[in-house]
Amino acid sequence: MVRSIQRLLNWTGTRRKRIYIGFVYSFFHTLFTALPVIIAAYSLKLILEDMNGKESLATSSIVYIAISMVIAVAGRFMFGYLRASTQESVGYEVTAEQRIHIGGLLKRVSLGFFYRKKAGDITSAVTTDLSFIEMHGMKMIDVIVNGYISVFTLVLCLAFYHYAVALAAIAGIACSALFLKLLRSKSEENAPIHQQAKDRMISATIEYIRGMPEVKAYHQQGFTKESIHKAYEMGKEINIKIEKNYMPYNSLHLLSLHAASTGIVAVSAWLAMNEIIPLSTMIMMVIFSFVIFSQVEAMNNASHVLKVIDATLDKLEEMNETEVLDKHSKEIHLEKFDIQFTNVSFGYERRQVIRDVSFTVPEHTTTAIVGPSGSGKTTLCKLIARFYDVDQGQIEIGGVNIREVTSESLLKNMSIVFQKVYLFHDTILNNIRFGKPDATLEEVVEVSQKARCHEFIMALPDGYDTMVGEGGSTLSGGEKQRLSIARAMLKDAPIIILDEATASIDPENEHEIQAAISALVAGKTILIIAHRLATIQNADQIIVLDNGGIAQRGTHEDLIKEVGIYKNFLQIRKRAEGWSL
Ligand SMILES: Nc1ncnc2c1ncn2[C@@H]1O[C@H](COP(=O)(O)OP(=O)(O)OP(=O)(O)O)[C@@H](O)[C@H]1O
Repeated sequence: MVRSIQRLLNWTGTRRKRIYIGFVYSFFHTLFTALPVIIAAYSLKLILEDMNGKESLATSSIVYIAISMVIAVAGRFMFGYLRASTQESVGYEVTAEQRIHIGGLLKRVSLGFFYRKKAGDITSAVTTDLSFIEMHGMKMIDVIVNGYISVFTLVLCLAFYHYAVALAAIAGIACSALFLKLLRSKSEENAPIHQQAKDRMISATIEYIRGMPEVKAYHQQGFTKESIHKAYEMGKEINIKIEKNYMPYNSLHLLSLHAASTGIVAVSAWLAMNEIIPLSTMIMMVIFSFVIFSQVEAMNNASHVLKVIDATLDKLEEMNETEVLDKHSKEIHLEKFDIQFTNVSFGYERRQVIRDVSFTVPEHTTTAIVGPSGSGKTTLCKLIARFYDVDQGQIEIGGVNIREVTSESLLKNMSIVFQKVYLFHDTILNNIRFGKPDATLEEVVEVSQKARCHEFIMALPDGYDTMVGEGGSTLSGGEKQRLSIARAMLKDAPIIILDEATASIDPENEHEIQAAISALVAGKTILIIAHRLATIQNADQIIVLDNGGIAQRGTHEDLIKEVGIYKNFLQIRKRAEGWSL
């Protein structure tokens, strides 16, 4: 438990000092909690003496008692408030920082991270896991550490009146500590299982929602419903099993606490009956025993929450320790934008996808990449943007190895238009502004006009302020593509990486998209995964990829003279686009 509390304290970083100050407030809070009981016991003693004719209850005593009571209650309130205001907001502050930190980290890790880790794992880390610590972390520090402080203070108070009652209290606490230890070892076993079940439920839910169009299209509701039901059912069973696991230890620890309470009542009654302590002190001791054991009970309950927090911290630590791609890179301002691949090889996990590729894209020229599906075209583009690091060889931009450049200073120079466009659940205006967050409305309208999307935007109910569904679900494929071109145009980066749409788009839409692309690429260094004949033929250089390696390279005029993949590919494209040979 000490290690878990230590971890939580470390997690609070520079705010730890506030937690320590909170402990001091907590000590005084307990003292002021005990004080009214002591005053009440003292008052009772005076009343009893007065009833026995001693005339102990003078008006001045009543006034002092009343004032002391008011001070005790006010002190309790003040220290309670000071403790809460010093400690409790720490969790929210640290969690907010952690979320921003993880968000920043996710931008800098290799894309492979997102394939290795399920979306549910990442989502739960930044949402539910951090929320769990946010909600319970500081509370647990309060309940456990401040609980110990309270219990220690109250036992001291008991010892002050009679050692035998203090010993009975200590025996009760020791017994409950033993059951607590057993409860904690159970929690230790269960925490990772609980975490996995939670991640599985989140992953299944995300998959269910994301895959909804496919589910509907293929009438496979049963298939996905089954997997989501399985995850929920498993979650339910695991939670019930965990609860059943805890039950015997929980009951034993409650029993030990109640037995100890009874023990204190018995010892203090025996002391009172033998006139070793007055009746009023006995009543005070009985009240203290309830306060002590309610604290111990809360501490025991907190201990298995602490184990879940431990597992959550493990997960967050693992995420924080993820190797970022640009750990040893520097902010470099690139001056030139020719792209040079030298003997580049790369593979996902153990499967090699790019094999010893060397070529140059001279500045201000267009290089088209063509090749069969799965030949590695997209991978090549992802390597330039450093979504992954190459395994062998190097990629240079303007003579600088991209490994030396931080992701942020590298990507500042690139606009990437993916074939599958993702739009955020935000307004059209903000989706375009994603390319340049400080762009004015005039600038956005100007690029939208060039990217041929202004007209369709104006036809929407709220124009540029129209909300886009998550992922762009409320727009057509062609509209999304043009919006992403406007976004790239607004960024105005010197390097453009473009994955030309393969989806069949109606001729009018295609014409619009081509006009938008022409406006985007003017005067830039362009690498384009090309599918259309016009794009391929107009490129300054064509790279033909096959099975991860360069099969052919040259201009269209050079390559049509050669027998090879390009000629075959061209014939297929011509047939597809209705060209005659
Ligand atoms: N994240 C990934 N993890 C593992 N393998 C991958 C991953 N992405 C792509 N691949 C594999 O790498 C190979 C090259 O994929 P890539 O997407 O680069 O091909 P492509 O030429 O762009 O294909 P297409 O024209 O169909 O888009 C394929 O065999 C693909 O299955």
